[in-house]
Amino acid sequence: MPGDLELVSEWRHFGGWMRQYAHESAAVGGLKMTFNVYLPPQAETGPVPVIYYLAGLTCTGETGAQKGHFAKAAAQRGVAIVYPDTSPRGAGVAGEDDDWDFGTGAGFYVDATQQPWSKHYRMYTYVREELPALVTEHLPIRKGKAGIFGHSMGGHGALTLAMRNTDKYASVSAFAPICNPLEVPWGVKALKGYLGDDRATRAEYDATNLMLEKGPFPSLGTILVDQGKADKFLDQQQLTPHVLQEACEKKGQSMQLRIHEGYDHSYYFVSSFGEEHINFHADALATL
Ligand SMILES: N[C@@H](CCC(=O)N[C@@H](CSC=O)C(=O)NCC(=O)O)C(=O)O
Repeated sequence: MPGDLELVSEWRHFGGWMRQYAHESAAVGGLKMTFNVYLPPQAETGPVPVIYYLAGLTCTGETGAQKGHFAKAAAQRGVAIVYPDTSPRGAGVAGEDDDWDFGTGAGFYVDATQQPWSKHYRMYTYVREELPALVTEHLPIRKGKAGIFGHSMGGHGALTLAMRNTDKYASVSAFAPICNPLEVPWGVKALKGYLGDDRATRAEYDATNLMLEKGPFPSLGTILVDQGKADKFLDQQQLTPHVLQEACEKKGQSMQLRIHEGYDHSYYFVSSFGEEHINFHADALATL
């Protein structure tokens, strides 16, 4: 049975509501979690389809809600957007606030297996199970398959959650995702820290590996990825979208990789293509 939601704040937005809720989370070991949700005007007359947006390193549930500019399209299409946090907060793990790319704000959407992270750093289960159960129980959000998208670390989360749970997600897209965390500096640090040295365990959270080992995933349709060409993290080999594209080609998975001249990694990039991502998911959810 899902727990209760505490309304923290609400703002009228494009005829609907942006709300922020807090709740006690069993998934992350009893800590308080906060998320944002956009409910379009159509939610006043009945349950609407939902898209989950996973944010990147250093972000919270507020980041995509405030800077993604997704709500206008969501209101037009009658879809809700749920914005989870990017990690547990206040877990009390020694060193969790030392680095911006590991620990607080950097949960990587995995269920940690390593001490001292494994009690609280369980964002995979939080996003996959607990949060959907809560929002469909308490809010006018349709049960059944959802869409999922994200940015950078959140793009990695969206891709891996969708590929591992095709019964739960109908569509997936990403902005500048970390496509091959097994092999890139951010991913090596985080996955080894949370999951240890066993490569097979870490590989379960690697989109490129999942595509090669378990793909294709025809029920997901086309995987949409937008990437800015002037993104400094692309140059630093943190994102490697072409590696995922090659894996998709090898396995016969439809993927649309769009490289955008001049765009960087920021929310100026994300928000420039946000409407297209909302329409992409709304189209998929409308067929269910
Ligand atoms: N502090 C870092 C930069 C952190 C950063 O750019 N975070 C991105 C996500 S990166 C991958 O997950 C982000 O979305 N930031 C929030 C924002 O509002 O832009 C550094 O020193 O480079």
